[in-house]
Amino acid sequence: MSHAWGYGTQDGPETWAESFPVANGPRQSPIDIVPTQAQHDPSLKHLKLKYDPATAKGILNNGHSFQVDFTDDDNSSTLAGGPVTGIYRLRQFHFHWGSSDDKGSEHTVAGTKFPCELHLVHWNTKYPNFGEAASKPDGLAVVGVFLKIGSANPRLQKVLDALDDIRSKGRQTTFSNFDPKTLLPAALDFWTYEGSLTTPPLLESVTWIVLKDQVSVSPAQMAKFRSLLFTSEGEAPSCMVDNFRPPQPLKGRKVRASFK
Ligand SMILES: NS(=O)(=O)c1ccc2oc(=S)[nH]c2c1
Ligand SMILES: [Zn+2]
Repeated sequence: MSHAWGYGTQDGPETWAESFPVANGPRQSPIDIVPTQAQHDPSLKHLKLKYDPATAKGILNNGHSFQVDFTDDDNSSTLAGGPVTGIYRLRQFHFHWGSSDDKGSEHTVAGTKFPCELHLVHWNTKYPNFGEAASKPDGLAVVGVFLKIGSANPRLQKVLDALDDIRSKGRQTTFSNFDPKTLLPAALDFWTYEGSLTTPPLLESVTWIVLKDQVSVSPAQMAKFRSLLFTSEGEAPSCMVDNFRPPQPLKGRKVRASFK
């Protein structure tokens, strides 16, 4: 039976535990990151991100967000170093955003919400594929990047220009020759902790790597995100906004910092 979940009052984060009891588990995401509580870990390595633009495949409105998918049948686009052991392959990236600029991110920083958060999703190549990896405690590594309101970000534009073709749930189109590294800030300082998917099935398989530095997004660019629909063609249209889960209990977890 497909589990219909969403971000509304009837199907939103407060209801997810009914179908996905792990929602109340010990390592749920997102969390509020409190910098003064994070311990600098000098043993953390630099993040090693190697992305081949040729692996970009398509862009899809999945009814919860939109995602850019990558071919992941070899190690052309990978993450290594940082808090992880081994090589993780890039699978997709997607965003979470608000209906207004005062909310939208999933992680928060000392209670501060950002208007948008980018997630780059990678899976551990010690497992045969994404689906297998997603069920293992060390299966996934997601890089989170906060977007803050400022000048228009030219690096976002190719992604935002594609949204006109995927306005409704289920729409997809080709999306090629794109390097997601262009979406990242110059410095790759990060916080890291052990967590979960932030959407159902909420699997506790994610090593989170949340970058300290943000990238800009303009109000007009935010309006493009908000032009998407949660709904399929032919349904009463519902704007795709506020597709974020609020911070979850830390339950004793430690957040480490790669920087002083
Ligand atoms: N929002 S997120 O935690 O990065 C994330 C990443 C990958 C996912 O695959 C499914 S299914 N749900 C997911 C949520
Ligand atoms: Zn996400």
